[in-house]
Amino acid sequence: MPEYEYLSGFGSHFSSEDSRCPNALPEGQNSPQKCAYGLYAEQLSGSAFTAPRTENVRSWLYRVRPSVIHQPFERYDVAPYLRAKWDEQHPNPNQMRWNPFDVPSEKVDFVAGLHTVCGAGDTRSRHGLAVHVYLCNSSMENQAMYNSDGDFLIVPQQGSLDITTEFGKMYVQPNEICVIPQGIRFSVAVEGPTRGYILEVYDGHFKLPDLGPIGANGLANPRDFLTPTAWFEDREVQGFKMVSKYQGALFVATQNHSPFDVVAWHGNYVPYKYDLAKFMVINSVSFDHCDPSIFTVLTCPSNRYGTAIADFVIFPPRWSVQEHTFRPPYYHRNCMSEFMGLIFGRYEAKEGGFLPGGASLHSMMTPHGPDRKCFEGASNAELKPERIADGTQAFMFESSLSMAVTKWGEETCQKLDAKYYECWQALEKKFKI
Ligand SMILES: O=C(O)Cc1cc(O)ccc1O
Ligand SMILES: [Fe+2]
Repeated sequence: MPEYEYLSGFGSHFSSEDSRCPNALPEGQNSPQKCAYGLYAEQLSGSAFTAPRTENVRSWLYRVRPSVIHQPFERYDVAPYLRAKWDEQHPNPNQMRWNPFDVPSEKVDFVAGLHTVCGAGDTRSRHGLAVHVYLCNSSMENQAMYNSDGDFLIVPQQGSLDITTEFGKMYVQPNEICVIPQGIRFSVAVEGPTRGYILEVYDGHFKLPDLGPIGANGLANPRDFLTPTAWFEDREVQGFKMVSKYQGALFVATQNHSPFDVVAWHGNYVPYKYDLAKFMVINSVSFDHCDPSIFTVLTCPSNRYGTAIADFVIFPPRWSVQEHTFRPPYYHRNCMSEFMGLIFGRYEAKEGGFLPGGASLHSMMTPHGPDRKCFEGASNAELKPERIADGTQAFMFESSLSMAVTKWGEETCQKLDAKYYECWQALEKKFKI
């Protein structure tokens, strides 16, 4: 495992220089007439120039060449199942569950391995989200990508991601996540079969949720978020491919140098990773089942107060101690869409069928909850303090938008479990007067 150095903090104003070039960062200003070492200054804006301070994010990059030195973009149709349009299938409100998605045996890299499962909204008006899975087995060589449409929250499930970004390198293993905000260039190296999930949001950036009465500490603590430190290569290479996802389609522009030539940078618009094992779990210690919002790691808020474009929620290992309580998730119908995945282990509400590397989608107002086995077990269990979900990490992308499933998700992948609905059919009537 590579031992990269990171900067700790969420939303901080960081500064970083590659140690090979001390004092590369200008002091006291952003745009000196001439930068140290003959570097070019370039600003990367992640918010409107005029956004209020609480929302204003940008970074200054000091690089060997400005990003603008590239050939024109051309269409690059390497990912046939990447989508940003949501009308290719008839709407389907059914509970859906997918068996683990297959990693192909032929050579596929992270970009070509992007498959869209569901989503809503529109990249052009910058409102909405997409849920993708990546299924790949080879590294991006002399190739980088950036997403013009929004931010990627990446959840590795199988195989680690060795990610080179303009800000430096980060190594992301299963049970860690990373966020690559809009526009930041990155290249993914993998070893062997590699699979994971991506939550893409078009509206804005991920934030830590407010804590309200919880107080100043808890859930995902800011200092556990890690941002890369500056690393550069001054590498001339014929035909380096710069891939842009733009308005949902892929484009490529060639250039004759590596884009990872940022010698120093400063700012608050950065990629970062987070280890889910660091999440401080808060839950009921008296009775009843709390809503899963207590497990929110990151949220992308909408303009509607308290309502997210998407929350990233986990179901981490924890003690369960509630008295006179049905402890698993309750039966429910929700005005939000719930996409779930499983990194490892098994999920508390389902005794079988929901497997690592698979997924489920419970759409708006579609009823769901524990399967029969789980209901019977939990209704009769002795309510002693119990570790739940040890060796498990399930997660949910919960959205206030009504998501549509792609043709790949509903048909082509051939992973949809047509018998999912059966897991509830044997729930017995127990009513007695
Ligand atoms: O549907 C699910 O399994 C996710 C979920 C978990 C929970 O503890 C409460 C509500 C909820 O939607
Ligand atoms: Fe749910």
